[in-house]
Amino acid sequence: MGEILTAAQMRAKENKAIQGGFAHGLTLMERAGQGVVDATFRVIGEARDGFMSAVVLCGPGNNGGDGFVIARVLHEMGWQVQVYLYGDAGRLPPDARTMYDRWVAIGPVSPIKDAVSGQGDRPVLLFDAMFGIGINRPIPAVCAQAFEAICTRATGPECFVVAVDCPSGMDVDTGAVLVGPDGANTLLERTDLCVTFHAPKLGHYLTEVGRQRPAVVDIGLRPEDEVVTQLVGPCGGPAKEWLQSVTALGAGGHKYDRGHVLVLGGGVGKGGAARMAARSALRVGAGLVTLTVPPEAIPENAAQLNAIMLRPLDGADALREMLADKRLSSVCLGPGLGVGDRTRALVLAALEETAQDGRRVVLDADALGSFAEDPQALFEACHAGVVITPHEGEFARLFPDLAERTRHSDPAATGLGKVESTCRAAERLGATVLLKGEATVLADPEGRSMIHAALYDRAAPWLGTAGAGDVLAGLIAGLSAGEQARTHAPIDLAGAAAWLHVECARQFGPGLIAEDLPEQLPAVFRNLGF
Ligand SMILES: NC(=O)C1=CN([C@@H]2O[C@H](COP(=O)(O)OP(=O)(O)OC[C@H]3O[C@@H](n4cnc5c(N)ncnc54)[C@H](OP(=O)(O)O)[C@@H]3O)[C@@H](O)[C@H]2O)[C@@H](O)CC1
Ligand SMILES: Nc1ncnc2c1ncn2[C@@H]1O[C@H](COP(=O)(O)OP(=O)(O)O)[C@@H](O)[C@H]1O
Ligand SMILES: [K+]
Repeated sequence: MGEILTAAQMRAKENKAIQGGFAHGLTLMERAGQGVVDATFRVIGEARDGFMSAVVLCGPGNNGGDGFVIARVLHEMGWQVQVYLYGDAGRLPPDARTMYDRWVAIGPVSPIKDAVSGQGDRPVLLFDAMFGIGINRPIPAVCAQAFEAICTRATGPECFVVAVDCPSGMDVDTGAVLVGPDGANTLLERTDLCVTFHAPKLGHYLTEVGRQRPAVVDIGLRPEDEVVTQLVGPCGGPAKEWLQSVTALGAGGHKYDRGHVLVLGGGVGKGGAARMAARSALRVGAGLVTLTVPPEAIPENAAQLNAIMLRPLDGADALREMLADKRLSSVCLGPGLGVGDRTRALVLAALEETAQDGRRVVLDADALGSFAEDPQALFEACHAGVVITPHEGEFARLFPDLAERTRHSDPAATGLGKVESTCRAAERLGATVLLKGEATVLADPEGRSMIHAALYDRAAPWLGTAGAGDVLAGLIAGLSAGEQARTHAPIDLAGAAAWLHVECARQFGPGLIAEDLPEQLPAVFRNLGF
């Protein structure tokens, strides 16, 4: 997994490099500007014949400094470059000012308002170097207007838009775009390529910022082992090795080595969700799976199940007795279980019985919904082996204060993004939280956090289908059951499950329904080489 940074973490790295004396700010900026140009040509190929015109929009901070470097590099390559500046050159920070001076020795700089008229030909390349990680309020209307006017100039070829570090106006910690009251910000939608420095920032994987993954330029900062957010997926090696290191996938052994998952199911006519969770747990590698349901739901389930075992369950006391068998190594509660007192009692019993012995528990759907009135009871009962898998609505019912602060589109006013709110929730719960969505965010009480983004080349919008969440809960429970799971933090197993979940959806393709997900696992494993 690769690291992803907040703006503050990136600043700290830059400051450490500069103050530690192993990099000069100007050197970093030169590498940044050169890196943006290199990354751009890697994507668009060589210059389009006859049209070698670029516009660079520069802002009042160091992002603008990168813009002046870009202008100079392109000029040296023979491009015609127009540069517009928002703000006063006399007030640029020192490194950006130096880069400004180096550019004005070559070509002019116009005030940004001059670009608003829409006069002139559309350039082949447009660089947005107005605001980077230093944005702290919605961008000035004139900046958004100039950008839009250049993109929509009447004549010229299609323009390729490159965002330097991030589309201007994006809060890189939250992925939210800060839009002023007096204008729509179209920068995000129009951006073709985002080029960032050293490592992606959280927002790059919470929101799509371009038509492909952001390019990352190495500007020569040292990697450090401080705690940062990780991007779920293989890093630097094949997915097979990563999954083998995190899970028991591909390992042989006795079925009991691969663990026994207990899935609790709902009453008559409500059993589909738990059956899908159970099947997913079995397919992902659990040695055995037992589904336990109210006695009256036994006939319905018996008619549906073969490899999955079935047991009747009266209530919380019966569950305690069942869990006295320690071979039941992970438990999944929630899908189709029903919201109410019975489910609350079952959840509390499962948490109590597993609290001391490190067994893993996955709580989803109704297991969470049953605590909407009294989340504190759930927080007190949770332990370090628990993973909860809320969608945004379930998250909001358990953590209304955090959700309220995340919903605002202006994070400058509220300060909480999806990653930070998930981290706070995990801390409050003392357990791992997986907050579902197109960008799935995971956090654990040790302070670790991850993003799994079904974006860019991993987009799978057809995964948003009824029951997909039940499958994910089963996958986590299945991966958490084996002997090997005890040596892995729940967050690593949940992250691997989220990756497999999306991988199944992508390999199946559109038309997917939730039942297809576990059935796709054998092909996913085969393709991985297991
Ligand atoms: N440090 C390094 O060595 C390297 C840095 N690098 C580059 O630097 C970028 C970060 O630079 P940065 O910190 O100067 O922030 P940046 O995003 O340019 O904006 C800050 C300026 O904007 C202003 N401002 C903010 N919001 C505003 C608004 N809505 N409307 C109007 N003004 C607003 C704010 O002014 P103030 O808030 O003080 O009024 C300030 O003047 C980073 O993204 C990367 O591209 C790379 O070269 C690698 C090496
Ligand atoms: N646009 C999307 N792209 C990728 N995955 C998505 C998208 N929308 C939803 N998902 C995933 O689909 C699942 C939906 O789960 P959930 O909301 O619990 O639905 P259900 O209760 O129907 O199972 C989650 O794993 C979520 O991450
Ligand atoms: K920018």
